[in-house]
Amino acid sequence: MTDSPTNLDSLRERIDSLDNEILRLISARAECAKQVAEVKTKSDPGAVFYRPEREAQVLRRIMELNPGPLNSEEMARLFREIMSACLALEQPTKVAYLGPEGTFTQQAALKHFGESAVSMPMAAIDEVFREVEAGAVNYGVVPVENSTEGVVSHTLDSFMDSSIRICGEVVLRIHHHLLVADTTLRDKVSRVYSHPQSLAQCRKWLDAHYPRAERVPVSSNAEAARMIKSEWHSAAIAGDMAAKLYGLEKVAEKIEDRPDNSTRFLIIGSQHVPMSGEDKTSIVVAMRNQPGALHDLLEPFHRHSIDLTRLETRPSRTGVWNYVFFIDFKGHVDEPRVAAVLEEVRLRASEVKVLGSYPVGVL
Ligand SMILES: C=C(O[C@@H]1C=C(C(=O)O)C=C[C@H]1O)C(=O)O
Repeated sequence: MTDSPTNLDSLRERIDSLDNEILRLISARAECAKQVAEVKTKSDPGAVFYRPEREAQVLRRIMELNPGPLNSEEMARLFREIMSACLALEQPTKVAYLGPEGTFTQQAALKHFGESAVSMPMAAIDEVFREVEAGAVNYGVVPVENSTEGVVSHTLDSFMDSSIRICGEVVLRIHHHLLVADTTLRDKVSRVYSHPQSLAQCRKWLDAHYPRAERVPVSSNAEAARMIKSEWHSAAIAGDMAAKLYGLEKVAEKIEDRPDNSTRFLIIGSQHVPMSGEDKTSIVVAMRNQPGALHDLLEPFHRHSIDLTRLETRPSRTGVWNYVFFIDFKGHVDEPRVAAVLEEVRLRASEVKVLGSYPVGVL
């Protein structure tokens, strides 16, 4: 094929007519979503419009059917935005996240709910929990574990005294950059600001490139990015969103010590999410302080061939709960084999709380 003007013209004509078709189809889809809203409201005036299990199924189906040349993740991202816009027609979704603006948690919220959701930054993890509990927002997004640094204990602790449920998860690849402002004297950097987890995730890189710079932990990467605007000798470690938000320049890109560095975030809300076909369940279990307690707890999972994906121990904050275990496993509470395991665990534990069953993160 040559790049002759006629050829280009006819290709553009074809693109125009395909766009007409896409436009017609997206509009027809949006009409359907509006009708879904009517059906939902008719059968239940307090209906929940956002259906995580249905959205996961839509995305998985698109990825499976995708013929290329776009890769499946790219295609799913496009459909993510179409669904987000359709859902906003039914009801705008309000989402609180651990702020400030420009954090990875905001990026995770957008990745999960799409750009049509209304996202609101909160100053602390427990504030996100409180907003959801009070019904001021529909959902919350909080970080829960990082592949390099481990668990975000504050999030786990917040579940202990809350009735909030987990409605979903989203995993984000975390890329850190060393950022400076246009006023920064780059060869005089004596201080590097970032969130403690980010400083830890870039420890080796900092040792090699800025061994003498003081590492200053602050409340978030976005806060670090904001602070260096007024300090000529300071740099920040943060991600793309913060760099863009504060107009900073990247001195070095992707400086995280591990290339597979990723963070898992939880979507919290108050609804029970039905099965999507590929689900996870999170529970918190209190055991009496006696020998073999952990073995007793895990044995039923092994016997029923249920895959544990995470096990976390937290010190109990009340005298009654000696050991508290956070357990994630594959499966949904509405599956009989999961119900059977939970029944057995209840007999062995002093307290069991199901935090929720939810679709395994798609994107
Ligand atoms: C249309 C629906 O409502 C919402 C929008 C969806 C969509 O656009 O595909 C999917 C699930 C819901 O979050 C539905 O429940 O089917």
